[in-house]
Amino acid sequence: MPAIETSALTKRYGSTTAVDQLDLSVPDGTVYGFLGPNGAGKTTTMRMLTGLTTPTSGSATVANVPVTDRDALRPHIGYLPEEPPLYEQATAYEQLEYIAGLRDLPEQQTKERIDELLGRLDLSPDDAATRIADYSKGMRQKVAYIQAILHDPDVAFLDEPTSGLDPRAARTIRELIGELTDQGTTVFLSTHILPVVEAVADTVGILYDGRLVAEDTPSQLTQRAETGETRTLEEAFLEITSSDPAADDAEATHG
Ligand SMILES: Nc1ncnc2c1ncn2[C@@H]1O[C@H](COP(=O)(O)OP(=O)(O)OP(=O)(O)O)[C@@H](O)[C@H]1O
Repeated sequence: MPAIETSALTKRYGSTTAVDQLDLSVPDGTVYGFLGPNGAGKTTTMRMLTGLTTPTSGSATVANVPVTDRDALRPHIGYLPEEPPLYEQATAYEQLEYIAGLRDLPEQQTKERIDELLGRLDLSPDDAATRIADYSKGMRQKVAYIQAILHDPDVAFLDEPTSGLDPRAARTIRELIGELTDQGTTVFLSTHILPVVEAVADTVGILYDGRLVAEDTPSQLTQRAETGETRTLEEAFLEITSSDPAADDAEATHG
């Protein structure tokens, strides 16, 4: 069974169709790079797949659990949203211990994992003992990332995981994503930073106006079908999202 499977997944807000009949099938242990212009429906898709918002129609399973069954879904998934919820008054360590407690993680093992991840992301013991209110944007992002993957989820949903991070930390996150998939975790990654996608994604899907308009491996997407020439993922993205694909279809049909 795929780690993520959706069938005609749709979300409407009034007259806006944020996600339109989305069909996805993401194999276990792979990285799916989920791209699209601002307002394309990426966050809405991730909110449906993490049980935070209910689909208007269609269906989806994550780790074989229907996304409408939020309680059953929770232990299987980790979510790093665009604006991660952190307790300003807690220290980073308290925040992570609190999240571990909510998830019933074994104490000693979790402590070791928190220490290891803080170290990997260059947060010193002094930093870990500092209140989050006094953290920089990048330091918050690091804690939010650790919080999302601390329980070794089957599927990790990462929205702009390298946002605000310095180059060293961004590289560590890319390495950590590789390690997650080595352990069998599936990563659903949404970002506008295309080199990150090129470096880590097995498959790239491009959402445009709520619809999936392209899906392929990064190397296929960057290959021009007609000439065999290579283009960057940025060029491919800009070409694919430069006009209304429905209009292109109509043009192709009507000559
Ligand atoms: N709670 C909501 N109420 C009404 N409309 C919404 C709501 N959430 C999202 N939308 C609309 O749905 C569409 C998709 O938004 P979404 O946030 O999913 O896009 P996105 O691809 O994540 O964009 P970005 O790259 O800017 O984060 C937009 O037209 C947005 O205005």
